[in-house]
Amino acid sequence: MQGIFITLEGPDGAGKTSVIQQLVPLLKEKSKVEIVVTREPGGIEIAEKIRQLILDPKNTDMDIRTEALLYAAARRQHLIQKILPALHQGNIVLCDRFVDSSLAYQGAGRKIGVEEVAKINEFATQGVQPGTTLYLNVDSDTGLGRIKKGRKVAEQDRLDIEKPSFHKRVQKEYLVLASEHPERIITIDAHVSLDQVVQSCYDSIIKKYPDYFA
Ligand SMILES: Nc1ncnc2c1ncn2[C@@H]1O[C@H](COP(=O)(O)OP(=O)(O)OP(=O)(O)O)[C@@H](O)[C@H]1O
Ligand SMILES: Cc1cn([C@H]2C[C@H](O)[C@@H](COP(=O)(O)O)O2)c(=O)[nH]c1=O
Repeated sequence: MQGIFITLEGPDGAGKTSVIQQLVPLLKEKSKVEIVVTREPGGIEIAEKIRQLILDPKNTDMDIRTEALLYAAARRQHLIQKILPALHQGNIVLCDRFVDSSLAYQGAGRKIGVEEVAKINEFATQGVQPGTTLYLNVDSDTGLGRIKKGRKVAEQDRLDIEKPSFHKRVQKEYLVLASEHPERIITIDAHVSLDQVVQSCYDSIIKKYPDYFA
């Protein structure tokens, strides 16, 4: 059996981390194969180091194209070292963020342009794409409100503290991506309770990949 590559996407504070924590034990109960949980930027040592560099709020003078390239570099290493080997072993890979994040945050949020950012990511991934993306849709004010409530200012990263208009462009681009790729991106309403969001993600995965679950 071939592996399956599933990503979770959404604006900051959509609830991806919380969903993954509850969803993975539920999936593991039923899964016939191993489930590998990982995240971007990060997931392996080199990419976690790049993550620290990108997200450090002290790096205020990082150029926006440098930022885009660092995300793509972290992605390349993570793909080669962790995602592809796990898929080749037939596992389910559940990854918190992938290329769509770069399109939304660097392409639209930073205004580099989605096509420009897509090009460097094509170079980084050589066309590898998730089979399914669960997009947790939350309006950016709700997401930012959750982060402000749940995290101390010192815990907020360089992207969290961007202006509301930046986060609005990010959410808008995610909606465009979801409308352009309905075969891959499943939009989940993330304004509802965490339990409801987890249930929707669970149902979507089981429905799309019944052969992988008992
Ligand atoms: N459905 C929900 N309703 C209300 N609060 C939620 C919901 N989901 C998550 N939260 C809360 O919102 C905050 C952010 O959640 P979480 O860290 O899971 O989001 P995230 O998408 O991983 O954010 P980021 O991308 O910024 O890391 C946490 O305090 C979490 O408890
Ligand atoms: C992969 C990726 C991420 N980002 C942004 C999105 C978030 O603000 C941070 C990552 O933090 P999280 O707690 O894991 O959500 O980085 C981005 O701008 N571009 C990307 O490609």
